[in-house]
Amino acid sequence: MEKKDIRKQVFAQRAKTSEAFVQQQSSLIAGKIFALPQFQDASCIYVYMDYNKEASTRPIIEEAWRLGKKVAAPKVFGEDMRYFYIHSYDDVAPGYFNIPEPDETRNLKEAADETALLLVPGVAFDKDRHRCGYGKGFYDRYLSRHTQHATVAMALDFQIVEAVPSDVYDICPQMLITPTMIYGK
Ligand SMILES: Nc1nc2c(c(=O)[nH]1)N(C=O)[C@@H](CNc1ccc(C(=O)N[C@@H](CCC(=O)O)C(=O)O)cc1)CN2
Ligand SMILES: Nc1ncnc2c1ncn2[C@@H]1O[C@H](COP(=O)(O)OP(=O)(O)OP(=O)(O)O)[C@@H](O)[C@H]1O
Repeated sequence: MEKKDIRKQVFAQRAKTSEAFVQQQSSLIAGKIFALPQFQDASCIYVYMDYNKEASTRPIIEEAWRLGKKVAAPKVFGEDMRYFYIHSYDDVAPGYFNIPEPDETRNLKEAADETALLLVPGVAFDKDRHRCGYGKGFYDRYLSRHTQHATVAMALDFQIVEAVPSDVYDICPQMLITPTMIYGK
């Protein structure tokens, strides 16, 4: 299947999925992430702010703050993403496509910490961790320039498809975590 059709299939599944199910499945993913040395040893987590029934990062963000870790979230500038530290949910406001982004009016500090664990969103993945996003290449561009991050993708089980076509510029997350499976290491 082409990426375009994979997106259609997953968006159709999302439409049938309740918010409550997404929350419950996301807490299972979070539990698996808390057990990883990549999470436990990181002093900083680069998150995404979930929207539109993506795997929710909220349990991870809250646990990271509770443990005294720094949390940084992405903001889109043209074709690029930049990360800023956030200290509470008051530090984000609807931005690009209504996705919560670090709020410019709050004077947040830009993050530059490649030792941070980076959580990768996606529309769909296959078992080899090939990723299909929204098709704008933000993560591929970002990760091609920031090569030292440990990367962990999060997805609900219906986001795992048979095969995602891979292009030369695609960068696979090192690990992919669903409520029931861990791929990669
Ligand atoms: N939560 C989250 N934040 C993220 C990403 C992401 O995938 N998830 N991104 C990862 O790159 C970047 C934003 N990338 C995006 C690129 C395109 C669209 C977009 O076109 N959205 C439309 C149409 C969706 C469709 O039908 O294809 C929409 O939401 O209406 C959204 C985000 C940065 N932040
Ligand atoms: N390292 C890079 N440098 C420049 N352009 C890139 C790079 N990586 C990807 N792109 C561009 O980004 C576009 C997005 O490709 P693709 O369809 O694989 O996106 P995606 O991974 O599904 O989306 P996203 O990363 O936004 O979630 C491609 O057309 C490609 O030209």
